[in-house]
Amino acid sequence: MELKGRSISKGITEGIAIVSKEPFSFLGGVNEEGIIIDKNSELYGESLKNKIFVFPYGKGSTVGSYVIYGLAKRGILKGIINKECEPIVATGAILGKIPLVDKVDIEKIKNGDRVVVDGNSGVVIIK
Ligand SMILES: C/C(=C\C(=O)O)CCOP(=O)(O)O
Repeated sequence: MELKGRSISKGITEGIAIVSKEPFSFLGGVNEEGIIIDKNSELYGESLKNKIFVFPYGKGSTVGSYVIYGLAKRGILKGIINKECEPIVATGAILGKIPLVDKVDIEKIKNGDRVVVDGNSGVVIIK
C-alpha cells in the first residue's frame, strides 16, 4: 500500500514501524540507547533501534531536535513518519540526515509493519 505525504527530510530507508498513537516528546521520552523512558507512553520500555518511528507530531522541548540528531548519528533511529511534522522534529531529522515524511494517514500503519520511507518523493510504502 502506498501512502502519499510530504517530504520533510530527504533520503530513502526501510524498516519495521514502531507506532505511537500519541504525540511524542524526545526530551525525557527516550534515552541515548533509544529506549522509550516516558512512563506515560504506550511504548514505554520499547526500543527505537533500527526502527521507523511513526507518531502524530512532536511535542515538548526544543532540545528534542538534538535528541533526534543524536539517535540518528548513533545509527539508532532510521526514519520518521508523522501526521503533521513541526519544526523541532523536522530540524532533528534534517540535521541527523534521516528520511522524514509527513501528512501521512498514519492510522493505516500498524506496529511491526515493514515500511519504506521515501523522503525524496514524500511517499511511504507499507510492504
Ligand atoms: C536550550 C535549552 C536548554 C539547555 O541548553 O539545556 C532551553 C530549551 O528550552 P525549551 O523551552 O525546553 O525548548
